[in-house]
Amino acid sequence: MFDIPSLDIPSLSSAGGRVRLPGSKSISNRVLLLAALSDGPTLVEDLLDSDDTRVMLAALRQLGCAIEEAGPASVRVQGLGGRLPVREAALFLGNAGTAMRPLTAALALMAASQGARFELSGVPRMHERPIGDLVDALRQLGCPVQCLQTEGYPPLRLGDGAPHPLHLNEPIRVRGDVSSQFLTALLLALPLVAQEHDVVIEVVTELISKPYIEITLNLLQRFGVRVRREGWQRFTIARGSRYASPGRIAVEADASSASYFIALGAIAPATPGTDGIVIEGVGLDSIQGDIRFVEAARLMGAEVVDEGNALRVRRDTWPLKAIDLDCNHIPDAAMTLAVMALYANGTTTLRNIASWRVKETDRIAAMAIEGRKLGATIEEGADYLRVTPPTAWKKANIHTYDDHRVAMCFSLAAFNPARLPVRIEDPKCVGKTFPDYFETLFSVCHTPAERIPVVCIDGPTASGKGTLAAELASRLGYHLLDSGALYRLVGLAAEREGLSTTEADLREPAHAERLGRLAAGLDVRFTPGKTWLEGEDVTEALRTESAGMAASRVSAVPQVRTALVDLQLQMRRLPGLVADGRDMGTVIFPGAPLKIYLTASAGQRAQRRHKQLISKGIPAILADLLADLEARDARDMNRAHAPLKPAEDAVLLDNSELDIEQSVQFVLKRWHGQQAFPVR
Ligand SMILES: Nc1ncnc2c1ncn2[C@@H]1O[C@H](COP(=O)(O)OP(=O)(O)O)[C@@H](O)[C@H]1O
Ligand SMILES: Nc1ccn([C@@H]2O[C@H](COP(=O)(O)OP(=O)(O)O)[C@@H](O)[C@H]2O)c(=O)n1
Repeated sequence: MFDIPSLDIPSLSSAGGRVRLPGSKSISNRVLLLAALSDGPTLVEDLLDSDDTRVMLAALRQLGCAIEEAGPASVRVQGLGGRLPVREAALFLGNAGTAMRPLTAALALMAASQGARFELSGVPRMHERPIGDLVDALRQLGCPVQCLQTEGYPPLRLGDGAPHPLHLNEPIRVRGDVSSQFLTALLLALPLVAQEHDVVIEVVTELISKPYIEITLNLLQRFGVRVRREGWQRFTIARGSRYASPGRIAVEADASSASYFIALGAIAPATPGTDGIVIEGVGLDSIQGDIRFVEAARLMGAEVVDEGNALRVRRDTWPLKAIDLDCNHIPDAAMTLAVMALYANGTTTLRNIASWRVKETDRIAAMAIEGRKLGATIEEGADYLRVTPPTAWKKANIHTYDDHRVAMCFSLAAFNPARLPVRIEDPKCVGKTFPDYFETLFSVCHTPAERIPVVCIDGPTASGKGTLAAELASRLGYHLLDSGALYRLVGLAAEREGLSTTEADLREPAHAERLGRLAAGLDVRFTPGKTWLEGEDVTEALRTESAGMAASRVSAVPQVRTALVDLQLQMRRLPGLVADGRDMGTVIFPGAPLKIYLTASAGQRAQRRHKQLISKGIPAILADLLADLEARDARDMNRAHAPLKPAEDAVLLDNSELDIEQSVQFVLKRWHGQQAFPVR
């Protein structure tokens, strides 16, 4: 996940390959609650790991439900059988509507029937999301429900610690036109109390988002409860209903998340050698309503083929066709159409989307404001959005309103024909449903190397390059190339093979060739914070001074340097790279948009290295370090091949008097100044 203030996505040119998507949010949270309410244990597989599911898991545990990890995306839930072991709790539910609504209904009913008291709260935005209709329905039933701040909104107090009789004889009336989650909440909760009578729910207004109700009914059936449905107006839960665990249940991949990759396949030309985008884990027979996004994408010109629990998407009609569509049946995925509309041949109108206004943010307003920043003409109505593509695209900072879908939608603007990068603010908001969204996107997107930014940090030993480069990479969300590690690896591999690395031997042409071959065939792997040589963790061995000295000697051998060029070039991957070394700016990435030449006085550098080694428990003598360091400087600067020197366009930074944070800020300021994104 990109836990950084903003992520710059370079202009993208093509896409192709396979993606596996996280489990559906709607299914995940419903299944967790049903498993917790059931008799017996349930193994839940392919569960989505996201903010919303974490909130639900935490709440269920707090309510006394035992839940244990059972694999990478699996949990085993010990069902409570509808009985409450914890009678009083304050639950914080973040911004998770899929936890707030069903827990409100289930806990209100259980609190009233078993005599308990709960408080449910969330982030400030959650306290602005209406829940009044559900509260009214629960009060009709005889549940004590108190709105603690504003009538009709969370935070809520459910129950008062005493049992209350429930009025289950009369049909329960609920509105269907604000959020279908109210009806879902009642459908999930009422089987707990439908013991002596059939319980009837009547929907008094037109029901929106019907497909989500179908998911609910489908899952209720998996947990042993049948609901009789008359049209979309009347739902009857049979007397004596009881939740029973299905034993094991697998969550489908999220169809709303799939919409971004369907749109990607429709917008991006297929990368040569690929046949479009394949989305695994969801097919056209999905129980999720958002699968009908496929129909809309086809209308706009996408080619989508069902490959049995997978979808293959290719770009077909181009530019895409503008459409005029009632989107009531795909409320979440329809946002993705607004971004596809930026690539259409005319004006697209998305209708019947009033529910967007009460989601994580006012999504109609958000899509209009952010789309306009890109140069599109957008008309916003109470329940519609009309999008005309930009005639001249603009470089934009996309504000994301703590809304995962806004972030994911606008990432697709990186295919703009003007080849402008797109800045996504607060990219970690995708954590709500798809924590690895950007990583997944980058894994199937391609762009010419020169469009992927590289920040080069070159300079002499112990100037702080490694420290600065690692910090920059983490703050920009970029990959990190520690090129010195490659020379250290060659030195270490040579030592292990019994190959001499003395300067005299290295001057022998045949010996130099052997070392070049060794470098070309290095069996090396990098994992976060670790380096592996032939399957062995050599992270510590590489950082010793003797490895550094050997690296310094082998790095003067032209055959070794040539052998390592491709490996270094391959590290230039989306969304960007910070490269640390001696010749990053001069030889390996001469076209890099920012090159820093980092120096500090020899005395300062020797002291830093001394401190660094001592702190790691490695004995070191300052005078020896100074002598070694000067010898390495001399060798690096005077070798014939790729000597250490500042690139002509490098920015010189002497950090003798700066601390680490000051050096980082210096480079970030320079970098952001160069990007010229509009200031918000
Ligand atoms: N600006 C700085 N001020 C003080 N110490 C620094 C600074 N930059 C780095 N250091 C420290 O100096 C030591 C050497 O830094 P390192 O990044 O390993 O250098 P290099 O990669 O250039 O050899 C580390 O212990 C690091 O914490
Ligand atoms: N791009 C690079 C990186 C390192 N090197 C060499 O490899 C040695 C080890 O690199 P390093 O960056 O790990 O070393 P330190 O600067 O951390 O001491 C350096 O002394 C350089 O001689 C190089 O020649 N070219």
